[in-house]
Amino acid sequence: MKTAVIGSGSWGTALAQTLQDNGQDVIVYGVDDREIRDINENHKNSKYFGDIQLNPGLRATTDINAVRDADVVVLAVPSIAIEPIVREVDAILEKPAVFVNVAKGFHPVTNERLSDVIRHSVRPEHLSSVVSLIGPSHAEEVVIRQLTTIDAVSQNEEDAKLVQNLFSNGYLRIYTGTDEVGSELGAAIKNVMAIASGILSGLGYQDNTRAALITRGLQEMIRYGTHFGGKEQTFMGLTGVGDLIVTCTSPHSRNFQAGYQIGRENDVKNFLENNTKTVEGVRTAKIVHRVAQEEGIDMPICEEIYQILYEGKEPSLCASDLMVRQLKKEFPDA
Ligand SMILES: NC(=O)C1=CN([C@@H]2O[C@H](COP(=O)(O)OP(=O)(O)OC[C@H]3O[C@@H](n4cnc5c(N)ncnc54)[C@H](OP(=O)(O)O)[C@@H]3O)[C@@H](O)[C@H]2O)C=CC1
Ligand SMILES: O=C(CO)COP(=O)(O)O
Repeated sequence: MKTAVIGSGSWGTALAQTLQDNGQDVIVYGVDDREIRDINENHKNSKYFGDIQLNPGLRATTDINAVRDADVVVLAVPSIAIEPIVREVDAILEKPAVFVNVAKGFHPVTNERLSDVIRHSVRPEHLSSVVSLIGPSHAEEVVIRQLTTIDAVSQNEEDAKLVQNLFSNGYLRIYTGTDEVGSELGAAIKNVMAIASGILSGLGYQDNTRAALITRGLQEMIRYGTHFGGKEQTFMGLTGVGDLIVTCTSPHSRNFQAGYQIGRENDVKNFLENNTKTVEGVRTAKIVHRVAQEEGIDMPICEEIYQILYEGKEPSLCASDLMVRQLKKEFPDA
């Protein structure tokens, strides 16, 4: 069984190394020649992981034709690139493949969940099924083989198990699930909460505030996810509260880092003008804002993050406005 990992960034590299560790036939496809040579010649991906040595057997290429005969295609590119890369892969595939999505976000124009994007972009004769492999997992820790648990979620239970078997080992434990809606919505919206958590830290707020954010943020994720048919129980698992905790509390999280900078500077301008990293929560905040308004879903934290990112609202004002808002809601006469 051959697996092609599309994307030689941090998560693609860490997941491909896991497959290599497992003795699987795996190739990484990437667009950055320096990254590819670094993996093949130095057994490193210095841009993301500094001096960390990768499994020396891991191979990478800039030739998309390497994907032609893959049985499993892992999509490890930002959500904005999912549709174009899936169409490129579809054009050259020789047989049906299991598409594994690991990105956390939505289609930038249609707002679709990424499993739907894949289903709508691959011709039926090239698509066995779609599996989302998501959960609390910073690439920086998986690449050094820290103990990690994530979910393989699919409408096709058999292929979720196939992905579970491919990736599972002594440091990566994979659970399977079928609630695609709840899992993907949780994993996407937690990025907005991680930006919020970073902002609060940057503003100087500490543990009490972060606990409040995580708890109330989870409620928003549940409200949004169940509105679209996700199961409440899913949000108590790895793709919900698990992923929310890891990104809201970890300095590895680029969403948290983005928020931290915005909070420290009490302004968003500098971040928006200079950021070059993958910060999925920025676009997700805009999509959640629009959809929540259309559908009448109460998302106060997401709304304040939208106001900061897109309407120039001062971050410190958002934090205090949220507190007053909650008081008014709980005690209307106060
Ligand atoms: N990093 C992590 O710990 C985790 C990330 N994720 C999710 O995985 C997704 C990918 O993130 P991550 O790996 O961190 O991002 P990175 O920014 O680390 O890497 C993204 C990679 O995708 C490449 N890329 C972009 N567009 C294309 C394209 N059209 N074809 C091929 N390659 C492309 C980039 O190349 P270039 O730099 O040349 O543009 C880069 O190598 C995100 O949705 C993220 O939320 C999920 C769990 C953990
Ligand atoms: O999703 C992640 C960990 O589960 C990675 O988070 P960041 O994209 O914020 O780095």
